[in-house]
Amino acid sequence: MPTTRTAEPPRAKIAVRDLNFYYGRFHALKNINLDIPHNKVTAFIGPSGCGKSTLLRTFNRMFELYPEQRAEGQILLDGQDLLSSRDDVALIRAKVGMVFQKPTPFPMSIYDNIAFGVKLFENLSAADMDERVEWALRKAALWTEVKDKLTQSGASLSGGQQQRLCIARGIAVLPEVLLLDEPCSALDPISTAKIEELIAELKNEYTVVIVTHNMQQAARVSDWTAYMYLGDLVEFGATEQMFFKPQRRETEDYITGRFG
Ligand SMILES: Nc1ncnc2c1ncn2[C@@H]1O[C@H](COP(=O)(O)OP(=O)(O)OP(=O)(O)O)[C@@H](O)[C@H]1O
Repeated sequence: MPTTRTAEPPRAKIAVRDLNFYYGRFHALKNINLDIPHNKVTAFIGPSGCGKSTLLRTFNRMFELYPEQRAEGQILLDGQDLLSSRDDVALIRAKVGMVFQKPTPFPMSIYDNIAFGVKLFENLSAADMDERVEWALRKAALWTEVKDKLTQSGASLSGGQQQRLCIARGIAVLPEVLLLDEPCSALDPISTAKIEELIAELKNEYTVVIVTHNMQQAARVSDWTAYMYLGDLVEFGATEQMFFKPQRRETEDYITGRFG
């Protein structure tokens, strides 16, 4: 299905070209072409099973962990194809970080949850590491809540705090892109509001891509929106345009709740 585009985004951080994705013989993404704008928030929306998470996971080659999963086409990060790259996948994941739906703190202290990933890529002095940990926790709006208990287990935090810890862990390695797969679905409204504020702040420095089922959330946090259906990218455009003046009937039906 040809994608309807209401505007061309400014500069692409990630350019997806003729991307097809297969789970075994199941064709989950069909010829996707999409430019993810640099230092903006892009939301993927669409009914359950349309391929949002699948598309998000191709951006850091998460699928490689599963031998029956296969991607064809190109995913260009600043012009370099991630799919054919020979770079160690760990290096790609340092550039393209991911936060999952369910908070997944490592079974270690709050401090080490942040320091662990940083140590894989940088050799910081103890003082510099302290500074990096504080910086990441401040960015994730968690510092004041945890600064006196950094040695406690990450698992001792509330769900919303754990999710902010995972975001802090994600940004601590200084990625260029942050992928968020329904990051608020397990959170209460107050924690959700904090994460949304955080996303708004992060986009000044990072390219953020978020999968969400929550239309209000997509409208609030994103600059660009992609509507997907059954593995196709149906419509892509500036969020305001997508929500107030979608070009395709299918998009309008989904956004106004007549479908899905
Ligand atoms: N590991 C897998 N093996 C086989 N098929 C899969 C696998 N994961 C996903 N799929 C299929 O691929 C399609 C896209 O799934 P995906 O999880 O990307 O959808 P989604 O839009 O993120 O859905 P949701 O909103 O429910 O999370 C669905 O038909 C799903 O059943």
